[in-house]
Amino acid sequence: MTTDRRPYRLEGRDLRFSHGAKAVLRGASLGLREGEVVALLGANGAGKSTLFRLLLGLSRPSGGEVLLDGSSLRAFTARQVAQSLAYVPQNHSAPFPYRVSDIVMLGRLAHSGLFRAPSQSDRENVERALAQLEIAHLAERRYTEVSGGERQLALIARALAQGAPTLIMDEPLRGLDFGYEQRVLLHMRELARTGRAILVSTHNPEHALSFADRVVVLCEGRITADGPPRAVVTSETLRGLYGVEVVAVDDLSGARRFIPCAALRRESDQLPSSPLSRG
Ligand SMILES: Nc1ncnc2c1ncn2[C@@H]1O[C@H](COP(=O)(O)OP(=O)(O)OP(=O)(O)O)[C@@H](O)[C@H]1O
Repeated sequence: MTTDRRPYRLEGRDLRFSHGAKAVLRGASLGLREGEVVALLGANGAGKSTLFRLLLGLSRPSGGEVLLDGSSLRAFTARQVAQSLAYVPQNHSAPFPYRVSDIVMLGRLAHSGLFRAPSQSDRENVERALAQLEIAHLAERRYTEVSGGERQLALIARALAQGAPTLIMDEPLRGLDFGYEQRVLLHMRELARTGRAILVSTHNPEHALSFADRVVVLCEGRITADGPPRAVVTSETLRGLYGVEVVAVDDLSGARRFIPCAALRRESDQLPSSPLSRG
Protein backbone atom coordinates (compact mmCIF):
# COMPACT_ATOMS: atom_id res chain seq x y z
CA MET A 1 0.00 0.00 0.00
CA THR A 2 1.07 3.59 -0.59
CA THR A 3 2.90 5.69 2.03
CA ASP A 4 2.03 9.07 0.45
CA ARG A 5 0.29 11.16 3.14
CA ARG A 6 -0.93 14.03 0.95
CA PRO A 7 -4.72 14.54 1.03
CA TYR A 8 -6.84 13.03 -1.70
CA ARG A 9 -8.48 15.31 -4.22
CA LEU A 10 -11.04 12.61 -5.02
CA GLU A 11 -11.73 9.64 -2.81
CA GLY A 12 -14.11 6.71 -2.79
CA ARG A 13 -14.55 5.13 0.65
CA ASP A 14 -15.92 1.63 1.08
CA LEU A 15 -18.11 1.96 -2.03
CA ARG A 16 -20.85 -0.57 -2.59
CA PHE A 17 -23.08 -0.93 -5.61
CA SER A 18 -25.26 -3.58 -7.21
CA HIS A 19 -26.67 -3.89 -10.70
CA GLY A 20 -29.96 -5.65 -9.90
CA ALA A 21 -29.12 -8.72 -7.85
CA LYS A 22 -25.46 -8.58 -8.83
CA ALA A 23 -23.17 -6.99 -6.22
CA VAL A 24 -20.51 -5.31 -8.37
CA LEU A 25 -18.70 -3.23 -5.74
CA ARG A 26 -18.41 -4.71 -2.26
CA GLY A 27 -16.51 -2.06 -0.35
CA ALA A 28 -14.05 -0.52 -2.82
CA SER A 29 -11.82 2.29 -1.54
CA LEU A 30 -9.38 4.36 -3.53
CA GLY A 31 -8.06 7.91 -3.66
CA LEU A 32 -6.48 10.22 -6.18
CA ARG A 33 -4.02 13.01 -5.37
CA GLU A 34 -2.98 16.14 -7.20
CA GLY A 35 -0.32 15.54 -9.83
CA GLU A 36 -0.59 11.77 -10.04
CA VAL A 37 -1.66 9.30 -12.68
CA VAL A 38 -3.37 6.27 -11.17
CA ALA A 39 -4.05 3.28 -13.41
CA LEU A 40 -6.96 1.01 -12.59
CA LEU A 41 -6.64 -2.62 -13.66
CA GLY A 42 -9.44 -5.15 -13.55
CA ALA A 43 -10.85 -7.94 -15.69
CA ASN A 44 -13.77 -7.39 -18.05
CA GLY A 45 -16.88 -6.86 -15.97
CA ALA A 46 -14.88 -6.23 -12.75
CA GLY A 47 -16.75 -2.95 -12.16
CA LYS A 48 -14.27 -0.28 -13.31
CA SER A 49 -16.85 1.77 -15.24
CA THR A 50 -19.32 1.35 -12.39
CA LEU A 51 -16.72 2.64 -9.93
CA PHE A 52 -15.99 5.62 -12.21
CA ARG A 53 -19.68 6.51 -12.40
CA LEU A 54 -19.90 6.54 -8.60
CA LEU A 55 -16.80 8.73 -8.30
CA LEU A 56 -18.33 11.16 -10.81
CA GLY A 57 -21.66 11.26 -9.00
CA LEU A 58 -23.48 9.77 -12.02
CA SER A 59 -24.72 6.85 -9.91
CA ARG A 60 -25.36 6.74 -6.15
CA PRO A 61 -23.55 4.08 -4.12
CA SER A 62 -25.72 1.86 -1.92
CA GLY A 63 -23.00 2.15 0.73
CA GLY A 64 -19.88 4.20 1.36
CA GLU A 65 -19.20 7.74 0.18
CA VAL A 66 -17.36 9.82 -2.38
CA LEU A 67 -15.33 12.81 -1.19
CA LEU A 68 -14.18 15.70 -3.36
CA ASP A 69 -11.47 17.79 -1.70
CA GLY A 70 -12.47 16.24 1.61
CA SER A 71 -16.22 17.04 1.40
CA SER A 72 -19.06 14.78 0.38
CA LEU A 73 -19.60 14.90 -3.39
CA ARG A 74 -23.32 15.24 -2.66
CA ALA A 75 -22.70 18.72 -1.18
CA PHE A 76 -21.56 20.04 -4.59
CA THR A 77 -23.80 21.33 -7.38
CA ALA A 78 -23.67 19.61 -10.78
CA ARG A 79 -21.83 22.61 -12.16
CA GLN A 80 -19.22 22.54 -9.38
CA VAL A 81 -18.68 18.84 -10.03
CA ALA A 82 -18.32 19.50 -13.77
CA GLN A 83 -15.73 22.17 -13.05
CA SER A 84 -13.79 19.71 -10.89
CA LEU A 85 -14.11 16.37 -12.68
CA ALA A 86 -13.80 15.66 -16.40
CA TYR A 87 -14.79 12.27 -17.79
CA VAL A 88 -13.80 10.31 -20.85
CA PRO A 89 -16.51 7.62 -21.06
CA GLN A 90 -16.00 4.23 -22.64
CA ASN A 91 -19.07 4.44 -24.83
CA HIS A 92 -20.63 7.51 -26.29
CA SER A 93 -22.95 8.18 -29.16
CA ALA A 94 -24.25 11.50 -30.41
CA PRO A 95 -27.92 11.71 -31.37
CA PHE A 96 -27.25 14.38 -34.02
CA PRO A 97 -24.46 14.80 -36.56
CA TYR A 98 -22.63 17.45 -34.53
CA ARG A 99 -19.26 18.66 -35.73
CA VAL A 100 -16.28 17.34 -33.78
CA SER A 101 -15.57 20.91 -32.58
CA ASP A 102 -19.16 21.10 -31.19
CA ILE A 103 -18.61 17.89 -29.23
CA VAL A 104 -15.39 19.32 -27.79
CA MET A 105 -17.19 22.60 -27.02
CA LEU A 106 -19.60 20.60 -24.80
CA GLY A 107 -16.69 20.37 -22.36
CA ARG A 108 -16.99 24.14 -21.91
CA LEU A 109 -20.61 23.90 -20.70
CA ALA A 110 -19.22 23.50 -17.19
CA HIS A 111 -18.05 27.11 -17.47
CA SER A 112 -20.41 28.79 -19.91
CA GLY A 113 -23.72 27.13 -18.98
CA LEU A 114 -26.41 26.04 -21.43
CA PHE A 115 -27.81 29.41 -22.38
CA ARG A 116 -24.78 31.51 -23.23
CA ALA A 117 -22.97 31.63 -26.56
CA PRO A 118 -19.39 30.33 -26.37
CA SER A 119 -16.90 33.05 -25.44
CA GLN A 120 -13.58 33.73 -27.10
CA SER A 121 -11.91 31.90 -24.21
CA ASP A 122 -14.20 28.85 -24.77
CA ARG A 123 -13.24 28.81 -28.45
CA GLU A 124 -9.55 29.09 -27.58
CA ASN A 125 -9.83 26.20 -25.14
CA VAL A 126 -11.45 24.04 -27.81
CA GLU A 127 -8.80 24.95 -30.38
CA ARG A 128 -6.05 24.23 -27.87
CA ALA A 129 -7.49 20.82 -26.96
CA LEU A 130 -7.82 19.85 -30.63
CA ALA A 131 -4.26 21.02 -31.31
CA GLN A 132 -2.82 19.24 -28.26
CA LEU A 133 -4.19 15.94 -29.55
CA GLU A 134 -3.24 16.77 -33.15
CA ILE A 135 -6.82 16.47 -34.41
CA ALA A 136 -7.43 20.07 -35.54
CA HIS A 137 -8.06 18.68 -39.03
CA LEU A 138 -11.18 16.91 -37.68
CA ALA A 139 -12.81 20.06 -36.26
CA GLU A 140 -15.38 20.51 -39.05
CA ARG A 141 -16.05 16.80 -39.63
CA ARG A 142 -19.30 15.23 -38.42
CA TYR A 143 -18.82 13.31 -35.18
CA THR A 144 -21.10 10.57 -36.50
CA GLU A 145 -18.91 10.15 -39.59
CA VAL A 146 -15.40 10.02 -38.18
CA SER A 147 -13.77 6.71 -37.24
CA GLY A 148 -14.06 5.07 -33.81
CA GLY A 149 -10.52 6.10 -32.86
CA GLU A 150 -11.16 9.66 -34.03
CA ARG A 151 -14.34 9.80 -31.92
CA GLN A 152 -12.32 8.61 -28.96
CA LEU A 153 -9.82 11.43 -29.52
CA ALA A 154 -12.70 13.94 -29.71
CA LEU A 155 -13.94 12.72 -26.30
CA ILE A 156 -10.46 13.12 -24.82
CA ALA A 157 -10.28 16.62 -26.34
CA ARG A 158 -13.68 17.40 -24.79
CA ALA A 159 -12.33 16.43 -21.36
CA LEU A 160 -9.20 18.54 -21.90
CA ALA A 161 -11.27 21.55 -23.00
CA GLN A 162 -13.29 21.24 -19.81
CA GLY A 163 -10.13 22.26 -17.93
CA ALA A 164 -11.07 20.34 -14.76
CA PRO A 165 -8.24 19.58 -12.33
CA THR A 166 -9.22 15.90 -12.15
CA LEU A 167 -9.70 13.58 -15.12
CA ILE A 168 -11.37 10.19 -15.05
CA MET A 169 -10.65 8.27 -18.21
CA ASP A 170 -12.32 4.94 -19.00
CA GLU A 171 -10.01 3.03 -21.35
CA PRO A 172 -9.08 6.21 -23.25
CA LEU A 173 -6.57 4.43 -25.50
CA ARG A 174 -9.12 1.99 -26.91
CA GLY A 175 -9.05 2.07 -30.69
CA LEU A 176 -6.17 4.54 -30.97
CA ASP A 177 -3.34 3.84 -33.40
CA PHE A 178 0.18 3.53 -32.00
CA GLY A 179 1.05 7.20 -32.69
CA TYR A 180 -2.04 8.66 -31.02
CA GLU A 181 -1.70 6.16 -28.17
CA GLN A 182 1.82 7.46 -27.46
CA ARG A 183 0.76 11.11 -27.79
CA VAL A 184 -2.14 10.66 -25.37
CA LEU A 185 0.11 8.86 -22.87
CA LEU A 186 2.71 11.64 -23.06
CA HIS A 187 0.01 14.26 -22.72
CA MET A 188 -1.37 12.54 -19.62
CA ARG A 189 2.10 12.71 -18.05
CA GLU A 190 2.35 16.40 -18.96
CA LEU A 191 -1.08 17.10 -17.42
CA ALA A 192 0.00 15.37 -14.21
CA ARG A 193 3.23 17.38 -14.17
CA THR A 194 1.13 20.54 -14.14
CA GLY A 195 -0.96 19.32 -11.21
CA ARG A 196 -3.89 17.45 -12.75
CA ALA A 197 -4.98 14.22 -11.09
CA ILE A 198 -5.76 11.41 -13.51
CA LEU A 199 -7.53 8.11 -12.87
CA VAL A 200 -7.42 5.89 -15.92
CA SER A 201 -8.54 2.34 -16.58
CA THR A 202 -6.55 0.17 -18.92
CA HIS A 203 -6.39 -3.43 -20.02
CA ASN A 204 -2.71 -3.09 -20.90
CA PRO A 205 -0.51 -3.85 -17.87
CA GLU A 206 2.57 -2.54 -19.70
CA HIS A 207 0.89 0.83 -20.11
CA ALA A 208 0.09 0.86 -16.40
CA LEU A 209 3.76 0.16 -15.68
CA SER A 210 5.10 2.78 -18.04
CA PHE A 211 2.88 5.81 -17.38
CA ALA A 212 1.23 5.45 -13.95
CA ASP A 213 2.57 6.69 -10.63
CA ARG A 214 0.39 4.16 -8.86
CA VAL A 215 -1.59 1.11 -9.90
CA VAL A 216 -4.83 0.00 -8.29
CA VAL A 217 -6.38 -3.42 -8.86
CA LEU A 218 -10.13 -4.05 -8.70
CA CYS A 219 -11.06 -7.67 -8.16
CA GLU A 220 -14.31 -9.21 -6.92
CA GLY A 221 -15.70 -5.83 -5.95
CA ARG A 222 -12.77 -4.69 -3.82
CA ILE A 223 -9.44 -2.95 -4.30
CA THR A 224 -7.00 -5.80 -3.80
CA ALA A 225 -3.77 -3.92 -4.51
CA ASP A 226 -2.77 -0.26 -4.51
CA GLY A 227 0.85 0.81 -4.82
CA PRO A 228 3.88 1.51 -7.02
CA PRO A 229 3.51 0.00 -10.53
CA ARG A 230 6.43 -2.44 -10.23
CA ALA A 231 5.17 -3.74 -6.90
CA VAL A 232 1.59 -4.21 -8.10
CA VAL A 233 1.91 -5.28 -11.75
CA THR A 234 3.58 -8.67 -11.44
CA SER A 235 3.19 -12.06 -13.13
CA GLU A 236 1.21 -13.20 -10.08
CA THR A 237 -1.19 -10.25 -10.30
CA LEU A 238 -1.79 -10.86 -14.01
CA ARG A 239 -2.36 -14.57 -13.45
CA GLY A 240 -4.86 -13.79 -10.70
CA LEU A 241 -6.65 -11.11 -12.73
CA TYR A 242 -6.73 -12.57 -16.20
CA GLY A 243 -5.95 -16.27 -15.71
CA VAL A 244 -2.91 -16.20 -18.01
CA GLU A 245 0.63 -17.29 -17.30
CA VAL A 246 3.18 -14.63 -18.24
CA VAL A 247 6.91 -14.19 -17.86
CA ALA A 248 8.22 -10.74 -16.91
CA VAL A 249 11.24 -9.62 -18.95
CA ASP A 250 13.14 -6.34 -18.63
CA ASP A 251 14.27 -5.03 -22.01
CA LEU A 252 17.53 -3.16 -22.68
CA SER A 253 15.90 0.18 -21.78
CA GLY A 254 14.85 -1.27 -18.41
CA ALA A 255 11.15 -1.36 -19.37
CA ARG A 256 9.26 -4.41 -18.13
CA ARG A 257 7.43 -6.58 -20.67
CA PHE A 258 5.09 -9.45 -20.06
CA ILE A 259 5.29 -12.35 -22.46
CA PRO A 260 2.48 -14.91 -22.33
CA CYS A 261 3.89 -18.40 -21.73
CA ALA A 262 1.64 -19.71 -24.53
CA ALA A 263 3.47 -17.40 -26.97
CA LEU A 264 6.85 -18.61 -25.70
CA ARG A 265 5.75 -22.23 -26.13
CA ARG A 266 4.54 -21.52 -29.69
CA GLU A 267 7.88 -19.94 -30.57
CA SER A 268 9.89 -22.83 -29.16
CA ASP A 269 7.60 -25.32 -30.97
CA GLN A 270 8.41 -23.58 -34.23
CA LEU A 271 12.17 -23.49 -33.73
CA PRO A 272 13.03 -27.01 -35.04
CA SER A 273 11.19 -26.39 -38.29
CA SER A 274 12.67 -22.92 -38.94
CA PRO A 275 15.27 -22.60 -41.71
CA LEU A 276 17.92 -21.53 -39.18
CA SER A 277 17.49 -24.53 -36.93
CA ARG A 278 17.41 -26.89 -39.91
CA GLY A 279 20.75 -25.18 -40.80
N1 LIG B 1 -26.72 -1.01 -16.68
C1 LIG B 1 -26.42 -2.22 -16.22
N2 LIG B 1 -27.36 -3.12 -15.90
C2 LIG B 1 -27.06 -4.34 -15.43
N3 LIG B 1 -25.80 -4.77 -15.22
C3 LIG B 1 -24.81 -3.93 -15.53
C4 LIG B 1 -25.05 -2.62 -16.04
N4 LIG B 1 -23.85 -2.00 -16.25
C5 LIG B 1 -22.91 -2.90 -15.89
N5 LIG B 1 -23.48 -4.05 -15.47
C6 LIG B 1 -22.76 -5.24 -14.97
O1 LIG B 1 -21.92 -4.82 -13.90
C7 LIG B 1 -20.67 -5.50 -13.98
C8 LIG B 1 -19.56 -4.45 -14.03
O2 LIG B 1 -19.65 -3.73 -15.24
P1 LIG B 1 -18.63 -2.58 -15.59
O3 LIG B 1 -19.03 -2.02 -16.91
O4 LIG B 1 -18.53 -1.65 -14.44
O5 LIG B 1 -17.26 -3.42 -15.70
P2 LIG B 1 -15.85 -2.99 -16.30
O6 LIG B 1 -14.82 -3.41 -15.31
O7 LIG B 1 -15.85 -1.54 -16.67
O8 LIG B 1 -15.77 -3.92 -17.58
P3 LIG B 1 -14.96 -3.77 -18.98
O9 LIG B 1 -13.51 -3.89 -18.67
O10 LIG B 1 -15.47 -4.94 -19.76
O11 LIG B 1 -15.34 -2.45 -19.58
C9 LIG B 1 -20.73 -6.40 -15.20
O12 LIG B 1 -21.04 -7.68 -14.78
C10 LIG B 1 -21.84 -5.82 -16.03
O13 LIG B 1 -22.48 -6.82 -16.77
